[in-house]
Amino acid sequence: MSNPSYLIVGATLVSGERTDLLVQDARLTPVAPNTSNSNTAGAIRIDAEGLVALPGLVDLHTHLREPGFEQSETVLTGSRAAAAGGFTSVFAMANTMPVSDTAGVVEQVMALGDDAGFATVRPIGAVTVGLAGERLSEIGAMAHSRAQVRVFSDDGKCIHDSLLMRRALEYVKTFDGVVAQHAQDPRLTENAQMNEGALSSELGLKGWPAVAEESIIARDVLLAEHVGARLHVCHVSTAGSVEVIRWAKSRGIVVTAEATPHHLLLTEDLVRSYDARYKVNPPLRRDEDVEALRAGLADGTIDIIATDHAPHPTESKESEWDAASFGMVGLESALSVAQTALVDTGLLQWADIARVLSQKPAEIGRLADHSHAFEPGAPANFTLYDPSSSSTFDLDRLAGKSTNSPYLGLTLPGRVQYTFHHGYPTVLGGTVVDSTTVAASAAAWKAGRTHG
Ligand SMILES: NC(=O)N[C@@H](CC(=O)O)C(=O)O
Ligand SMILES: [Zn+2]
Ligand SMILES: [Zn+2]
Repeated sequence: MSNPSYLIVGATLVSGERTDLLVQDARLTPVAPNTSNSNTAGAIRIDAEGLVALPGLVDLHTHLREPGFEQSETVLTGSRAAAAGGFTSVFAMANTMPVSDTAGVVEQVMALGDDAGFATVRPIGAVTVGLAGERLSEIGAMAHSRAQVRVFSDDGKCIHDSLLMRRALEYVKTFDGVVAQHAQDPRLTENAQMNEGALSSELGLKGWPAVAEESIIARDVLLAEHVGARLHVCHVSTAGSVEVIRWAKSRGIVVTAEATPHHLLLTEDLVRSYDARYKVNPPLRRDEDVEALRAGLADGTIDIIATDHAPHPTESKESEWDAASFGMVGLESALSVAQTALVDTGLLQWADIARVLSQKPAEIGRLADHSHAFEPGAPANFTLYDPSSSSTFDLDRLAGKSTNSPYLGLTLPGRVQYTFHHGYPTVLGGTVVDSTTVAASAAAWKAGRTHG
C-alpha cells in the first residue's frame, strides 16, 4: 500500500515565488500554477493560499525523555509536538535513563521514532558514560551503529574536564562528528537559580553569571582549533558568548552555535513572578543579551535556532522556584516565536528562517537525505505556515505530553497549517493527525522504500 498523492495549490516559497506542489511517492515536484495533468488528476487538493512553504524544520536540540522519563514525554509525543511545530527531523538529546551512551540505546530511540512516524528521530550520543563526566562513552560504537550518530553531547551537564573534552573532539573528528557543548562552568554555577545581576540580588536568588558560559566557550573554541575538530555550542545566552564566537569564527575556527527561541524573546524580568515556567538552563538574561543574540543570528555568528524542548511534569514546575526543574517546551511555538522576534522585527527574512531552522541544523547534524530546496524529486518534508494569523497561544497548541510552555496566554503570530513528513501529512488544516494514522502512513512509506 502506498500513501495518497497531494496537490498543494498556491503556496508561497520563501523567495516570494508562488507555486503548486505535487507530493507523490514521498517526493515533491513544483508545478506551475493551474497546470493539471494526469499526475495531478487523482491527487488530494490542498488550498495553500497565503501560506509560506518552508522546508521541514530540523531541531538539533530536543529532549524526548524516552527511555526513562516517559511521564514527561515519549519519542512518540515529542515527535508529535515536533510535527505540530513544523519540524520533520529532531535530534534527541542523550540525558535519558538509561543515558543514550551505547549503541543499544541510540538504536532503540531511532526505532521508536521510525515507528511513530511523526518525524525523523536522530539520536544524540552521550560524550561520557552516564553523563558523569569521567570517561568517554562508546562514541565509535554509536557512530558506526545503525543510528549512525554524528552529534555527541552531555547536554544537561557541561563537559568540564579539559582533557576529556580534547579527547572527545579528537574522537569525533575521525568520522566527521561534532561535540555539542552545554557551556556551564559547574563551580561558578553551584545552586544557581537565575541570571546573576541586580535582579538576582533583589529577588534573593543565587546567580548564574554570564562568565560561567563564556569562559567554557572560550576554552572550547581554542581546543577545537587545536584539535581541528567540529565544535557546536548549545543554547548560547549572553552577549559576551556571541562576542567570543564571533572572534573564533574570524580566526577560522570551525565552531557553530545555536540560540533558543526563548533566549531570543524573553528576559529575566519574568522571574519576578516566581513562576517556574520561566526557569531554564541557561537562564533568561537581559535585554542586551537578547539584542546581541538576534544580531548574532542576523550576521551569521549564531548559525541556527534550536528549541531545547525540555518537557517536565506539572509537579516539578509547581514547586517553589529553588526546587523546580530547569527547562521549557518549545517545539510547537518555535516558528511563532521566531516570527515575532526576528521576521516581524525586520531582522530576518523567511529565507533566513529556512536557513537557520532547516538547512544549517541539517548540515551540522549531517542529516542524510535532507533537502531544503523545493526542487523536483526532493524528499517531501515540508511545512505550510500561515504568518498572517495571530492568536492566543493556548493548551490546544501543545501536542506533547507536558505543558511547561512560557508562552501560554500570550498572543503570538502565525500558525502551522500543514506538515508533511516523507510525503504524508502529520498536520492537516492546523490539526495534528492522529498517531495511528501517522504510524500506518510511516509503515506504508517504509514498505514503499524497501520494495518500490
Ligand atoms: N535546558 C534546560 O533547562 N533543561 C534541559 C537540560 C539542558 O538543556 O541543559 C533538560 O533536560 O531539562
Ligand atoms: Zn543544556
Ligand atoms: Zn537541552
